Amino acid sequence: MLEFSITPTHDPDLAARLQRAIDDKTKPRGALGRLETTALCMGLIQRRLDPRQEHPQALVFAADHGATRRPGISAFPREVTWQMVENFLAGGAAINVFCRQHGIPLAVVDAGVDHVFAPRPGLIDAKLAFGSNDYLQAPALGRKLAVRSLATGAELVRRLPPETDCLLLGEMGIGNTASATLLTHCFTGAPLEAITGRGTGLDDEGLATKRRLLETALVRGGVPANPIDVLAEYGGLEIGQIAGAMLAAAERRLVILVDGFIVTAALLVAHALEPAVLDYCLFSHRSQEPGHRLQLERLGAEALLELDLRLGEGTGAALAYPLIVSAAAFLREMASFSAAGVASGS
Ligand SMILES: Cc1cc2ncn([C@H]3O[C@H](COP(=O)(O)O)[C@@H](O)[C@H]3O)c2cc1C
Ligand SMILES: O=C(O)c1cccnc1
Repeated sequence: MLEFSITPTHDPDLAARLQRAIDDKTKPRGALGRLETTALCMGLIQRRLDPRQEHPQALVFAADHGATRRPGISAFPREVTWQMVENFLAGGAAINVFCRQHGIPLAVVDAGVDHVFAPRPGLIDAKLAFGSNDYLQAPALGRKLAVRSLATGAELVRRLPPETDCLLLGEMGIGNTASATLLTHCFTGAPLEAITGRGTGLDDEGLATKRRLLETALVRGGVPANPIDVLAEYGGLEIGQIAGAMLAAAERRLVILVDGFIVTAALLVAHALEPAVLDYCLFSHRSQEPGHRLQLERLGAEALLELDLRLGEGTGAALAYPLIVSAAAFLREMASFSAAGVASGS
């Protein structure tokens, strides 16, 4: 069931042709900076010299976390997860604003919120449970649910319209920076000290408590060797579904626009299962969560933006979206030196 056929985008001949096309545009070599590497990456993903970026889809996966039943994991109560889902559906959250601004269709996925929602347009019911278990007491998902979360996220992406060319991924789940911290520890070996952050805004004492709780969780669950077991111990249903969505997106050769700390934690799961998924990822921004820098370093990734965001929802991805549209557009539309009759430099 969990089989993904992801082809690495590695193609030295196409890469050389793309680089020549980029260098032949009427500008000094390299002058469009990171837009140039972004365009090259998009050309390799789409296997063409004139990449297009026209049909994005944003998916915000929401779920609750068992550990938020106890105090100390987040500055906000778990009810905020379902209340924010209602806010998304009413169009009032930051992600709604930025998606509207850039014409990005948005759907909200109930991956496992502890609430019963009335069915509505824009809400995808992929609920696998009413939240995860408390990883301080038991595996958060268990192996069966972990596998199901991956498969469910993948299935959602397989059903997207055929013209879809870019997937923007976001999340909502009170307590999910804690879960993402445990996953990041397991996949990178980084000490909790370096990667535990304030999430929605814990103060110094709150941060120390969160770190202590996560240390206790690690004493119980250890560091499993297998990526699915890591997800099973410490993951969330939204994180598992995002990881599955990424794997299916790479299989479909979509551009994956990665958001902040939690979405990158999901990528660590996907990457441990299928390293080639990374070829399909563009990194929108670097979040203020301290662990995000380390995640990006470990993946060898450079983010397009640094805006001190610490929100999630996919907001960084939506903000970076126009940049990747520009990257594809300059490669497609700019004149070459010879066509424009402009003298090229030495
Ligand atoms: C009103 C509100 C809106 C949000 N939108 C995203 N998050 C973000 O904060 C949560 C993670 O932080 P922590 O692990 O500290 O709970 C996630 O739901 C994330 O998407 C929000 C948080 C709040 C409070
Ligand atoms: O980096 C993120 O995505 C993030 C940080 C804090 C809270 N929610 C999300």
